[in-house]
Amino acid sequence: METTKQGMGQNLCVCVYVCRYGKVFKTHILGTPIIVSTDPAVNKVVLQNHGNIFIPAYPKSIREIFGEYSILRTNGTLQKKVHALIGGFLRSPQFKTRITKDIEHHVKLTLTSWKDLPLLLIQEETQKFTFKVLVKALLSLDPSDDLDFLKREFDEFIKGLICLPIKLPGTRLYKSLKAKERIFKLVKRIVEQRKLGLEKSEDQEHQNTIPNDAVDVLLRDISGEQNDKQSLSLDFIISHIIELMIPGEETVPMSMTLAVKFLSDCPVALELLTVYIYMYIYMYSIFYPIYRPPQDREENMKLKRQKTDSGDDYCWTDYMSLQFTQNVINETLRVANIINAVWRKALKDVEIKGILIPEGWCVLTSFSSVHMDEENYENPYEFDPWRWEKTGASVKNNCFTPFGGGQRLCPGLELSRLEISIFLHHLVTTYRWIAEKDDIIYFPTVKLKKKLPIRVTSIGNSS
Ligand code: HEM
Repeated sequence: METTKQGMGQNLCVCVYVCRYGKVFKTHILGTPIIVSTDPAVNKVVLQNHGNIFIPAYPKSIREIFGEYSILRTNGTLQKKVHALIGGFLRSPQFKTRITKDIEHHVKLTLTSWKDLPLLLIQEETQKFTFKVLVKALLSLDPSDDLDFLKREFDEFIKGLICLPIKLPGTRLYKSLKAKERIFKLVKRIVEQRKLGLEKSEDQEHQNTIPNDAVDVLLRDISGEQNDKQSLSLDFIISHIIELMIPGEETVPMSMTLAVKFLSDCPVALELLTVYIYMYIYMYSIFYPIYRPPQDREENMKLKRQKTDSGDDYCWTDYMSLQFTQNVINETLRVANIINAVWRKALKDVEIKGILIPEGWCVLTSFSSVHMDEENYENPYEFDPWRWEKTGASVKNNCFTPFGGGQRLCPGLELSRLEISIFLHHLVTTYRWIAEKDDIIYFPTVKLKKKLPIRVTSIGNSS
């Protein structure tokens, strides 16, 4: 019997170690009957039947914080509608073109600020700039006192997401809910101003232009669909914007941090992302066409050289075309399992592959067990970006679900991948680094014990 190395726990820090000898098994956590599924086929049915047979289930502290209006508690047609609105916006090429500039700006500023630092903590550094990108995408908030205030309050708010559900002054949950009230006021002010602006706008063409941010997308829905019964209220929009910050805030910087860690621990992969270009240029000039190493190996330096020589700006498709970098991102998401499992509750009895899931039972669809199963991946604990050269990654692959699946497939999927690609490209083409030894903690959320301290040295041709 082998167990996965990653704890997958919930409800008051109880860790469940998922045994590989049972693909689906029943257990109880603090009295809650739970079916743990490590079977990709069962997971797929559970994810795809969300809303009809299964609804998301969350511990009490998360439910308290989300309150009555919540994207995570929203089900049925309203969830579908909001998911489609936000997902469609975040996936649109127009949005990606615009946000690429913002991401580049923040990444370059951050990298420049590292130049004279003796030591820096990757986890903290990435968290700072990804939050700025996120609030820009959601409510067009640029660096300002409001942004600083929002960041401070948000940090307090998020601390209470997984905690003891005790709401007394001084407790973590209480402080978190108070912080949420202050965030609500700030976001309300911004949303109301924007609504006024939209109403005053005499430019009827406005409705046909591309929305600037998520607030714009949701406000247009109000003004465009007055008679729609599913029309969104202002309070819903404000809460929704706050809740959109939650899934994006930790996941993206943690993926970046872990990519840096895995690359530091796997120098060959790092070399292939970058320095082969020097060898390539040298060999190319002497032996071409006898020697020609694979194009993808030198991709980041090559792209940077192309851009420097032509003077052209990067566009989002440039970053997404970095194939080896995409493989590094896939492998990071597979090994790291930032969201290691999702929870669903059965609305009625349902049988999947001969297994009865009784009404009211929770199902824990374990992504990390699927990602770490040697039936699905050879040497699953090894960081091996090359494995993706053979298989490729697609949302249709049941054995690779870092962004979930079905009706609740992460709408931030493409934005996240783009942001990580931009960060990795500029990092590996600007600096070499040495990372201190650090350990990954998997519970209750994925983190680095020491926040991954690194020392950087400039490659010499940084932009
Ligand atoms: C590497 C980064 C990310 C990972 C690994 C990730 C993972 C996930 C997963 C697994 C789910 C499904 C949850 C479920 O089925 O209950 C999800 C949902 C969601 N994610 Fe992400 N996410 C990431 C980044 C983002 C970003 C940047 C945003 C926002 C801009 C975002 C917004 C959302 C939202 C709104 C949902 C809920 C969708 C719904 O229930 O309709 N995520 N994410």
